[in-house]
Amino acid sequence: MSGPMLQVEGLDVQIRSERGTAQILQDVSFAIPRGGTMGIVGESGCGKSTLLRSILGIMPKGAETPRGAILFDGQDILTDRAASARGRIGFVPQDPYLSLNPVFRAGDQILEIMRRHAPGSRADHKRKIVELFRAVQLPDPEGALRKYPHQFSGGQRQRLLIAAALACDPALVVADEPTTALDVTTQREILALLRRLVAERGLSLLFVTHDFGVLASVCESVTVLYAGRVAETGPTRQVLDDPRHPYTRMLLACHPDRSADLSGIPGTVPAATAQPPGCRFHPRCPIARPDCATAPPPLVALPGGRAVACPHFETPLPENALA
Ligand SMILES: Nc1ncnc2c1ncn2[C@@H]1O[C@H](COP(=O)(O)OP(=O)(O)OP(=O)(O)O)[C@@H](O)[C@H]1O
Repeated sequence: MSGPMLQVEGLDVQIRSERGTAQILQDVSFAIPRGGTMGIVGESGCGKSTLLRSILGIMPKGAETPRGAILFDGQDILTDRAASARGRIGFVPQDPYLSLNPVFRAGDQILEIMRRHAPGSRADHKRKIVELFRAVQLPDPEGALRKYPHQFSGGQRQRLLIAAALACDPALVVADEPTTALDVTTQREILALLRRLVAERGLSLLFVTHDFGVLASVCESVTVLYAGRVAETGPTRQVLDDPRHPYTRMLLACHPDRSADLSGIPGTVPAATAQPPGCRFHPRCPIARPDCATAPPPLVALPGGRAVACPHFETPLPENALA
């Protein structure tokens, strides 16, 4: 089969809550080629986790049926989470401390996933787990099967979770800020491991991060989300070197790696129950014009595989754009 490994098309997600209907994602589209790596960036509350949950088919209570399409290997898993998709999307969660059940042995937790989604006997599965533990460089792979989560360090637990994500031979791995809870050295090791496994196994990767350094080291392309809409998308290097959307430009300008002072984008991400009309960034945008408040700007393709949802992207930002 050819075509992208994952194609998200016009995805809308709404959740009903006591405070009204939250419009979490609106018209989100992007594609990850086979073997491609895509990062999702955006401030807290922009909808990154909801996007991952939609792909994994684990919507929260109150969620309306999402609109649009999520094509995994050509199949719309939004309308038909076919058996063929189960287990073929591996998930690496954010927090290795919270993501393992403390009362079950490491091996048993992964065996349970394999029992539900992978062919083969229990003995086959055990052999495969030991191989995976070796691949993620856990010390004493055989012994690790019988250990409980508290007997591993944070970095080792993240290796365990990567092994779990690979247990059913996924074609796509979805990772939600998998190194945020780790110290800098361990973070580097885990990122190097992920990069190697993705390359060796020809996996596609969707990687949520708020860290542009991590993004640059892992992802070939990036989609920038703002308040549930795509602000900009394109090859990572080009977006980082020459951001177009005012949101991306400001986000990069105030990133700790690039700026010594503690300035930030004035204002906050709007609540999902109170999205502004037009461009959702316009209330915080220093180059907004009256037309920005009327209709949401479409994502317009630019040369080099890039696209931006701002008709004024060529307007320079004022010197004092950051607060
Ligand atoms: N179950 C829910 N009910 C109502 N609103 C929700 C629900 N889950 C998320 N939201 C809202 O949707 C928006 C996006 O949340 P989401 O967790 O997807 O963002 P995020 O970019 O992953 O944030 P973070 O980086 O902090 O994890 C936020 O405004 C959040 O308050």
